[in-house]
Amino acid sequence: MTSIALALSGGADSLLSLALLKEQNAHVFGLHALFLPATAKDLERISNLRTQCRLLGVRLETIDLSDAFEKQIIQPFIRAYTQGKTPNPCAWCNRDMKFGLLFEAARKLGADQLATGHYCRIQPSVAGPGLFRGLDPSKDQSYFLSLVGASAWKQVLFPLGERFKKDVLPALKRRGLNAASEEESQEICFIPDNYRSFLSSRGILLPGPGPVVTREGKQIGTHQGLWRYTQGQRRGLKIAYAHPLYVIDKDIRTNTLIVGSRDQLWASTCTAIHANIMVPPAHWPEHPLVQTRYRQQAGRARVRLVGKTLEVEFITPQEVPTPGQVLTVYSREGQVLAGGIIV
Ligand SMILES: Nc1ncnc2c1ncn2[C@@H]1O[C@H](COP(=O)(O)OP(=O)(O)OP(=O)(O)O)[C@@H](O)[C@H]1O
Repeated sequence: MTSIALALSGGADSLLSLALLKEQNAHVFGLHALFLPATAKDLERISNLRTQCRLLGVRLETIDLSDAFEKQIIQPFIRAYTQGKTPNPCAWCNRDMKFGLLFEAARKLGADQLATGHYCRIQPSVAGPGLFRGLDPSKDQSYFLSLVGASAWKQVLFPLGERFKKDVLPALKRRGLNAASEEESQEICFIPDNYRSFLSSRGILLPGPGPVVTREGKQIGTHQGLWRYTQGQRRGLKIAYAHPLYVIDKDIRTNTLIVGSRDQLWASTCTAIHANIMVPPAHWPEHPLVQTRYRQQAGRARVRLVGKTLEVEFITPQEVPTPGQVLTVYSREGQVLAGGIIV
């Protein structure tokens, strides 16, 4: 009988996923990973997970991945961030931790398949089982999974792929189950408050105020530290000007923030490196859909794969992409064709 490891976070989505698999009579066990050194709160969460697993009649395994998480996720994040990029550590974590080391640990514990509470679907495709968007558009997480190697999808299950987030808590309640944390997970799990206090806790002091200049090179104000701003941002600039100002770019070397008008915010091309190909380009439509941030409507584009680089030309210009973020290429049916890192 196929054995399934369900990656349990302590949150509502993965707990409901476990219950759903159990109700289908799957041979399933829970697997919880510590990504950060354990605190009293973590021990409380694990104790709650034990109770929930007992109620469901499944075993719970725990593994400590905190050393690997520190080396492979947190330290590269700090390096990229101090180089002025806006990295996407959740996408790396999915690739290297959840569908990497966690999956490996699950196999060692006897699992043939890994299930998670992500809002994504696995569907048959020309390239074998493929990754598709989750049906709930407000929760679809396929963007964050686009760096995971395509071979994973043969052995992965997403029990919530066809469900809607709003139904999750009522569904748990009906079953008499309680997640330790019913809140949405915070944006980046290892940054509890803000980037600056996280980095200063690591002995890194980010540069302070510096000049704000227009695209044309005119200095029009002072910023409060580049780390506070991301491309496309409008709020918080606190500069009175003839027209609304948006963050266009950051120059880390000179500690300068470059701003401009809304029409200077659009880009017609974008390049992404370290391409992860899920479907060979020969099977891509002429104009696939490209997404360069999580909360963004994907736009039609021409995409060329040159070596391991994705060269994108948007049919209609898109908001300036942010270096370090993920670029995901989709088919019209919502299948992830490729992912890469924006440069
Ligand atoms: N510490 C962990 N140990 C094992 N699996 C985890 C852990 N954290 C997250 N996961 C898995 O990754 C999925 C997506 O995680 P994410 O942090 O995006 O949480 P989420 O969408 O709020 O889901 P949940 O409500 O289950 O926490 C989870 O549903 C779970 O399957």
